[in-house]
Amino acid sequence: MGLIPHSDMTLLTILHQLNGVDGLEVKKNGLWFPFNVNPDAFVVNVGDIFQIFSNGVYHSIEHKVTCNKERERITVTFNLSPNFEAEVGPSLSLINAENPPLFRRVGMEDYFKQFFTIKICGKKYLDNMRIQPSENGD
Ligand SMILES: O=C(O)CCC(=O)C(=O)O
Ligand SMILES: [Fe+2]
Repeated sequence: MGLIPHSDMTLLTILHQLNGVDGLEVKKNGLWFPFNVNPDAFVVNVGDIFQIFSNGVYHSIEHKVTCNKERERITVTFNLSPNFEAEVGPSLSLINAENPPLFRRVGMEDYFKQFFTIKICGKKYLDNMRIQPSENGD
C-alpha cells in the first residue's frame, strides 16, 4: 500500500494532504525521513525536469508513501510540466565549456511516452536521461 520510491518526472509537483494522515517520506543523503505535513501549507516537490533544466543545480527529490489499514489517506497532487511541443533539456544559458550538458535533449512528448515504458524505481528515469561522459567528448 502506498507508493514505491520514485522521483516525479515532472517539473514541479504541488501536494495538498487533505485529512491529516501522514505517510510521505523523503530521501536525503541515502536516508529516509518521514515528512510531517503542515495542514496550512502545500508540499512542493522538485521534479526530474527541474533537475534536467537546471543541468543538475537542483535535484529532484526521491520520495515514497506508506499507508496504513486504520485511516484512509487523501492527497491531491498537481503536476506542472512543459507542454508537448516543448523540449526537455538543460537550459542553454547554463551550458558552456566549463559546464557541459549533463542530460539529453528530447521532445516533451517523447519524454512523456518513454516514461511509461519503464518500471518506476527511484531516480531510474532521470538516470536514463543522463549523458554518459564519453558522449560529452570526455
Ligand atoms: O501522496 C503523496 O503525498 C505523494 C504522491 C506522489 O508522490 C505522487 O503523486 O507522485
Ligand atoms: Fe511522487
